[in-house]
Amino acid sequence: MLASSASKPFLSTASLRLLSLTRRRSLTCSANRIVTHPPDLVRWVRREGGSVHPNLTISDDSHLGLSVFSTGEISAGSELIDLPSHLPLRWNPPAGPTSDKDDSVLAQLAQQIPEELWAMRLGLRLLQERAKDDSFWWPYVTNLPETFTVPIFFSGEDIKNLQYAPLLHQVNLRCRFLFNFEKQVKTLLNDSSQKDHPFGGQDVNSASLGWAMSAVSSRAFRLHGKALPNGRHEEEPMLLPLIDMCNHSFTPNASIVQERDASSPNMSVKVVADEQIEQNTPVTLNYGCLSNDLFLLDYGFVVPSNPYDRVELRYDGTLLDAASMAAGVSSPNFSSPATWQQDILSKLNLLGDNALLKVTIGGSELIDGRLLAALRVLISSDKEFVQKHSLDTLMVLGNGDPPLGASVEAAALRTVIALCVISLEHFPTKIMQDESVLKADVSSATQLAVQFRMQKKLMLVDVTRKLSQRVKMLSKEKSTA
Ligand SMILES: C[S@@+](CC[C@H](N)C(=O)[O-])C[C@H]1O[C@@H](n2cnc3c(N)ncnc32)[C@H](O)[C@@H]1O
Repeated sequence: MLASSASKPFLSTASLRLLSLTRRRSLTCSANRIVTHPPDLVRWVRREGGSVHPNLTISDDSHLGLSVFSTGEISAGSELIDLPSHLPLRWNPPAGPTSDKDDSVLAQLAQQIPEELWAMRLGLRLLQERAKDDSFWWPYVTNLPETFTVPIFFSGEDIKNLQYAPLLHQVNLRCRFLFNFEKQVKTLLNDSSQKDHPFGGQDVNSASLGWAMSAVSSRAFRLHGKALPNGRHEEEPMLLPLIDMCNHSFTPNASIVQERDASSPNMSVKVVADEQIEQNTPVTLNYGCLSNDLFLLDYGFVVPSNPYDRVELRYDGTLLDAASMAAGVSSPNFSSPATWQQDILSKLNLLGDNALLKVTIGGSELIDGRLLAALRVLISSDKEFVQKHSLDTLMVLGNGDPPLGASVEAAALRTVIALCVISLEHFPTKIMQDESVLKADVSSATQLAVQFRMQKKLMLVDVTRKLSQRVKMLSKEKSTA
């Protein structure tokens, strides 16, 4: 029985008081968009000096929302959309017709936003444009979705339905930030005169702030910003009208090309076809090699069989002892490593005051390099032999001979397989139960939450299968040696 708190692979959810913005949706209305009229958006881009390929249109792509589609064949290398520098919506617009007179209140608000919630900063600019009747970006703003499927808007029950503590934790952090930020915004706005009010006197609350943050996290692209003295560029998030109607694919048919950095008045942002695009095909971009945690948190969707999905675990000697015992590894000593093993654990940053204990299973590498190295080192008792290997070698699960020999490798992999089994058991429901929920008539938020947890479990099953194959190969090699 592996149910003691020390053997729980994820952070406990029991102490989390679940927060959600679900009751605060004052901004939502029954229509999906504020006003949907994509042709206006295309006309606006052309009128402002941009270009849109004549064989492109925007239409509904069922569950993906709106999408850019080809109405005829488009050859590889063609420019599909070209935005001049004044069309992207940015925190710091270049001086010109779209720059604002005085944004000091907005700047003060932005200072309260932690770096990792950069989407909220640009979200403030978006809210500002949304509040103006005469916004330059009105054709863009009116075509934005009115609601988002990110989990901060899930009900408490659907947040629980995610069944995965690291994501619950992130959702909670975001909700808590939004509730606190609402208070800070209100205090600052109460103290500013009507003429300095950045939102034209309109009320701003956690739901409208959440709308703006989600609009940005699900649509902004991080492009080259200002050039830095070291020759690199700052990353600058920008909302790219029309370009942000392209949906995501890991095998996209187009990509974004930025000509000149964002400080140049001649910057332009283009979408270029990477291959020939047939008629009636969606134009897709790769949003990034992201886990489903980030896809759901920032974009409100889950990618089935996502090759970049991972499960987060806490590196914990007691958990590893339990896993290796379950895997039949003899005399595991993960919780009481020898001094030379402790030295290596410190170098892997898995031991010590500032140790980083978060490790992952999944992704293309299957096992987090630091976890794999720790397992190999702790299972081996041959100090001299281990010390002949560099950490880099110990961290890689290659296809060649395992660095510390077949039996250490098999024991390490069997321990990871047991970790996968423990993690699977830690989910309150089984894959089959999730499948039957998905077949029932449930809300789209429940669907998303259940898809998310089911994909995590399927990923663990897949890693287990791949590692079991490796263990089989290792025992075949041992028996023929
Ligand atoms: C940049 S916008 C793309 C345009 C969007 N479909 C619309 O209606 O405005 C990103 C959003 O599109 C949807 N989306 C994009 N790619 C998707 C995919 N591969 N699967 C599911 N939803 C996707 C998600 O709602 C995501 O937040």
